Amino acid sequence: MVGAFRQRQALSQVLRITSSSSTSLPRSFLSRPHIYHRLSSLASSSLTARAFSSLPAWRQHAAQAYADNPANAPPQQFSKFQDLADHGIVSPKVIDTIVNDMGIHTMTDVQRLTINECLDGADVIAQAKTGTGKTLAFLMPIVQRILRDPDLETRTQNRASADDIRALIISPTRELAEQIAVEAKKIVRGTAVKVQTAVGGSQKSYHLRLMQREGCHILVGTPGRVKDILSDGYSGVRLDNIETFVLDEADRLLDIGFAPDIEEIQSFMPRRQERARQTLMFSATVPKEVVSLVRTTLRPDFKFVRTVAADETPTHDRIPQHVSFLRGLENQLPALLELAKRAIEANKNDPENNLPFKAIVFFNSTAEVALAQQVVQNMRSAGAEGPARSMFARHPLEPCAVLEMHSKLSQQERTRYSQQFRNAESALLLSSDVTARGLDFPNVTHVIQIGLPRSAEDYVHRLGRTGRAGKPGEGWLLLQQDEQLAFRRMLGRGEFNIRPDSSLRTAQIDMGQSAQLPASTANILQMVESGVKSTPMRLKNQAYASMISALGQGGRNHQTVVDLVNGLARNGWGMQTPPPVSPVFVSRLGYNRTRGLNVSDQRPDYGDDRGDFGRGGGGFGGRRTNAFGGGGGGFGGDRRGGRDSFNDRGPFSSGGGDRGGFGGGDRGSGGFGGRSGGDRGGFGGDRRSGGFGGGQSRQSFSR
Ligand SMILES: Nc1ncnc2c1ncn2[C@@H]1O[C@H](COP(=O)(O)OP(=O)(O)OP(=O)(O)O)[C@@H](O)[C@H]1O
Repeated sequence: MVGAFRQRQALSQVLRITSSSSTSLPRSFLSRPHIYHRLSSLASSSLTARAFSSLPAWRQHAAQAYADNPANAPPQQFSKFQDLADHGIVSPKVIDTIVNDMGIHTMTDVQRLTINECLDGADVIAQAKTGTGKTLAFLMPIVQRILRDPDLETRTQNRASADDIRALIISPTRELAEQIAVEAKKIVRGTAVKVQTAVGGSQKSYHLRLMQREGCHILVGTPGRVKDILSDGYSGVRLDNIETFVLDEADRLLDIGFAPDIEEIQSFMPRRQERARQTLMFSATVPKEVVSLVRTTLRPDFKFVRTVAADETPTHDRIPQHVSFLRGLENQLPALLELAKRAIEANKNDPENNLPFKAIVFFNSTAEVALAQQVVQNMRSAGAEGPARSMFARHPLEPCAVLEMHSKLSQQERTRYSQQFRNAESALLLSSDVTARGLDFPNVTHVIQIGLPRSAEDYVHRLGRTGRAGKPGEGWLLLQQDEQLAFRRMLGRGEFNIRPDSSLRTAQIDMGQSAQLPASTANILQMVESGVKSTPMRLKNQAYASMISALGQGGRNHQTVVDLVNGLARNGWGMQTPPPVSPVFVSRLGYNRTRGLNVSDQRPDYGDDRGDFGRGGGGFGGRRTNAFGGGGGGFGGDRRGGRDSFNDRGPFSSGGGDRGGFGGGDRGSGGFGGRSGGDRGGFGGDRRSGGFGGGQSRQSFSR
């Protein structure tokens, strides 16, 4: 064992010496023949002879073939995976799986440039755009390194144990760790290499038992759970034999949130002086600060492989990116729905040229995701009456499934929704940043980011969920008007190509004013309203508080934040008074002197926990006469209070004549700001009364 270890070390030294004499630029497979040359020409020295004999037989043959006849030299540049097997660089078993089972033939740039370095045993940090195959770029050399142990190349070997881990791969999220493990298991098919996972949220004891029973050569996990297992002296999981340590999404793992766990995990590895270890770091973004951190983790002669030039855009040129500035927070869901409907229609009308709509929508807080999911899920088609308006009515986005993903879900839910989204042809995944990095959902056509992301790096990773592996896609940013400057600072620099887009009609509608709208736009507003109405008050209150914290972090002053969220509560949720916030919350965030908050230390009674529309609340917009909508109407709200807030009020119906404008129709004088409806009815009138939102309508939210 010790002998084999020394042999490997010797080989690695030989390769290292040669490698360190290369230029600082990453060497491509152009330089691959040098390895053969090294292997063959050094065959006379005892050191090299030992190293050479530690190679698997197929690799020895390749080297020998080149030594015997230089005409057998590998081609100048390898771009096909098959070449790696044909020239004895990677096990034919592994290549067979990649080429024949996975259908992957040609290497991407990052694969071409890093596989060489990684196989050499170098420490590598690699930056390449999203969806360019970085996972395979680190998995293949890891597996190849493990297969140097001839016992593991065939299935016959049966001595796997939990203390024989050769490679540890860390990823920041559970889903990504699971995804990497699935890919690793594919690659090791037909060998004796065992892959296991250790992720938070799952049953620790179950995974431990699996590791103890089946053994483990490649462990893929999240920082907290891996640290936990290693700290458990009884787990039997040990890193004494570790050869490769991988940080996927390295910049995220090295940031303040994860760095202490990563450091602790490293403390369970043998010291480098005792056992050579290769460290690999991969990400689509490697900010400057990270490069200096990396220097403390990698060996001094590490290779920095970049397939993105410093002045090049870190996103894909072929993916169009749009930014749309919205009038208020209450315009977010209508704008999102407009985008979704437009794409669904495009696919229906021209399926040849438009893929089924499959989108991930990113919000900046979990509470916003939970609220949006309920609203979108509860939406019903505009204009549907009677049974069609029941909960069993067709969803207006059909056949698009609506799913959510965030850290407050149980692990089973996360796994289920993630799987459903993966398998769906058309779906809308409303998500927090848990899906922002690494996840490889197939055929995502749109990434929609609501609110400015926390950093340019986050923007790049979120956008990277579409347009993967050469596929088409598009990106949208839905921002508030007051985010223009922050947007320009973060993403308006030359390397990003995000175009202002004013094609969304719902983006600029003033929800607090009556207006005449085209039928399609009114339909969208009506759909959103139907969803808002049947969404629990609790979710709105949570989202309200959560947005105060999130919006305040973007450098806005407190009054602007409160004005924005109150606009949403008033014009989007039809509330007469803003949701209550506790004095502790207010003082913790420093909002004591901000006007417009409804500070209350009473826990709200949510009653049936239905929408505020059913509690005598108003509706969606309408001109208000006082600060919080007291005398105004609303958007199809129920003025009878508390009961079924859906019945026969006809909010947002289109087709209003000049009496009622939109929403008027046969409903007397209601309507959305028709020519004369402006001062008589409002948006979505009731047959028996003036409707909501009319300028001087005397119907108010409350009874
Ligand atoms: N050489 C290749 N040719 C075609 N497809 C490939 C190739 N290598 C990998 N893929 C496929 O490309 C997709 C994206 O790969 P992967 O998830 O590894 O990207 P990534 O670069 O790690 O992205 P991210 O930066 O988002 O983590 C996967 O479906 C993978 O199977």
